[in-house]
Amino acid sequence: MNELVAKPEPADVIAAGRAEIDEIDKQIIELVQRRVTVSRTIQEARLAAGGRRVELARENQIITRYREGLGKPGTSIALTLLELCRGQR
Ligand SMILES: O=C(O)C(=O)C[C@]1(C(=O)O)C=C[C@@H](O)C=C1
Repeated sequence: MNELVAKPEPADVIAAGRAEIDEIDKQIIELVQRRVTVSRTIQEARLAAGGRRVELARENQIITRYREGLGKPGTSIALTLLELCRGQR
């Protein structure tokens, strides 16, 4: 029975996978842009209230979340996201 089922061509598998990755990357970029906007709103509110732009305890929670979710490279992703959201320390 299985020999009656056509095996997809590798080129088709690659093209379909790449189309899906392109869509995923588009969504990730949109989510990162949304995160930057929300983060800056929080920072501006804190600055306006006399606080500081950076809150290290909160950043550590976020770094831990990414490391637990994605393993060691998650730390780099979290640091890159935080850099995008609040500029370099
Ligand atoms: O959660 C906050 O208080 C924020 O300001 C947001 C955010 C973030 O982008 O996650 C940005 C800067 C702070 O140092 C901590 C976290």
